[in-house]
Amino acid sequence: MALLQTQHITKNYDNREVLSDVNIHLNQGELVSILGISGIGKSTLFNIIAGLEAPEAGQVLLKDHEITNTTGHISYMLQKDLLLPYRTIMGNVILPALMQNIPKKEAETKAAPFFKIFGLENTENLYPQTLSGGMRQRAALLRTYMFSKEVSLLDEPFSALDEITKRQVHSWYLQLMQKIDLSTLLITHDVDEAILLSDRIYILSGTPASITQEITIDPNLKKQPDFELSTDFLVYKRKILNLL
Ligand SMILES: Nc1ncnc2c1ncn2[C@@H]1O[C@H](COP(=O)(O)OP(=O)(O)OP(=O)(O)O)[C@@H](O)[C@H]1O
Repeated sequence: MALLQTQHITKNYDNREVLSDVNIHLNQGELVSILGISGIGKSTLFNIIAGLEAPEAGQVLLKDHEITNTTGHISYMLQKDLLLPYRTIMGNVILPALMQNIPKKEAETKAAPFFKIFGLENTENLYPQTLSGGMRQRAALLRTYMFSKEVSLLDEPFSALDEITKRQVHSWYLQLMQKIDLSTLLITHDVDEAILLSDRIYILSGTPASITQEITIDPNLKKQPDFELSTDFLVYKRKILNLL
């Protein structure tokens, strides 16, 4: 059973079909990327999965239960989801819990053990501006994770980071996923990032857009230390660039 799946999702804007019969799935512990050119409908698909927008047709299922048009099941982080500067890191991380009417003390107790796991120990009482970009990103990811631990939808989460920090956050995120059995759907424009991070990649293309290709990245190749510099990596990259 897939953890999350969309079945035959169709979406129109102003009588124009933007998404047509989109079927994707995410298994427990997987990281799956959605790659597509700008304006193809990636964010629209995420908004539908998160229950923020209604599809014309189709269903979203979480562990075989229909969650179409309902919010609160899946955590969703947008690129512009910045930490609030006037709240401490703990204050930011527990925000989703407070919005779900969980008492502050209880939310803090629930969040506390995850600070170490997310590499944020001793930052609880600090303010975001005193942290590095990579640490702020990890805090935003922890806040997203605290909202719902089942599935994280991440819309270009790493694009604002400089190249070196991005690489560090990538390898940290892959280790984190294994440690806490995280399942992630990722939107990215960055083909290299998709190949490095993903178990599978869906290509969203066409007018209206649908899933035109699914690419599985060989897990054994991914584990190799110089995968990013290898011929195997370039073969994936060439294939994907030809499909976009
Ligand atoms: N609320 C809306 N009303 C009308 N059209 C919309 C609305 N939201 C998105 N669109 C249109 O739907 C299409 C898909 O937009 P969407 O934002 O999902 O694409 P995207 O792949 O996420 O783009 P980007 O990579 O640039 O963020 C675009 O043509 C966009 O203009």
